[in-house]
Amino acid sequence: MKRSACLIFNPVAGQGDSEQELAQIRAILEPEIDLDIHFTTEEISADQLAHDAVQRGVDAIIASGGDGTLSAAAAAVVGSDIPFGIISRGTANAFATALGIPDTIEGACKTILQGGTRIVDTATCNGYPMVLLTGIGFEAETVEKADRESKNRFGFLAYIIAGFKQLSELQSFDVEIETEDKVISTCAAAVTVANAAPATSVLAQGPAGLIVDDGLLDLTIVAPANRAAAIAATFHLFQTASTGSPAERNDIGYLRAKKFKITTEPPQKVVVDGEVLGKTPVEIECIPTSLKVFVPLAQEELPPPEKLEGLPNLNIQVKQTNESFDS
Ligand SMILES: Nc1ncnc2c1ncn2[C@@H]1O[C@H](COP(=O)(O)OP(=O)(O)OP(=O)(O)O)[C@@H](O)[C@H]1O
Repeated sequence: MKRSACLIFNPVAGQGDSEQELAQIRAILEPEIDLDIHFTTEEISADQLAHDAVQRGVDAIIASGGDGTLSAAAAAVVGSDIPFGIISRGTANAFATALGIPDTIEGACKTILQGGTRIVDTATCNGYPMVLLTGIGFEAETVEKADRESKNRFGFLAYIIAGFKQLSELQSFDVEIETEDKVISTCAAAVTVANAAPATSVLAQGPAGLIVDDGLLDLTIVAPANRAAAIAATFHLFQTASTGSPAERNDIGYLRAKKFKITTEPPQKVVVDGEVLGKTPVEIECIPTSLKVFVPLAQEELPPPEKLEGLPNLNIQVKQTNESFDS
């Protein structure tokens, strides 16, 4: 029997010809899958369409658009056991890259046709769904600076240009990070908590090679003393991300936990999966094995390491084993 799926399609995502892109998707998928196609509009979000599809109990949900569309649809599918397919047509395509899914239409459609799935972790940040990462400080400012006009003109480069603009206004802040077993205080220019992150999300790359189904979140602290150190640290993270080896600078630290409580002084902007979502404090919690995604068949991964030594004004208090998280 032919498979069926709900396809949620953002007709204005990316810089391509969306009619042609939809025709290509249909040409590849429809011989094997009956597609029930729903378009997002300014009023009807991917989140709402995905939520309705979950309610109808469809066999599979496929989302096609930029990271905004994919994250919103994924958030509605979390916890449902309905397999989720990703066809990226955006600027950065962080979502697909982070999950190891091809970011071409052809590659993404073939991944869905193959039918291989993986159940990955997701998370919540202050109760809001998070599939990829939460950025505090530097990243939040960068996302705000990479506006629509700049993305249309420069594509992914818009984020890099915004990053350099932001570097010139580098501001450090005091941060306290509480996990199940530690309270860490230091100062930082950026704190990033990632469930999954593409190599291009450099500020999440302290440990490099994040694992999306280990039940844990990876936090990276970047604490450069000045602008030159910020550039060197960013470059180092670019390199470590691309080689998959952990960062080795005193101004970069990283650790893993199921749950983080993060407070900053002064309060910092927070970006969850690319959307600016208020300010610190935040509580971020992993929801293990909560999203079933179509992926190419996975390779075995080793757990990423932890490192905090060398961070400025570092203080680590080890909690009693029976001390509760909230006490
Ligand atoms: N039919 C539509 N007309 C106008 N805007 C739409 C429509 N459908 C969705 N949107 C808007 O598109 C935005 C999401 O865009 P999305 O992230 O998918 O693409 P993008 O911005 O091109 O990608 P990227 O984030 O990679 O740059 C949402 O703000 C949503 O409101």
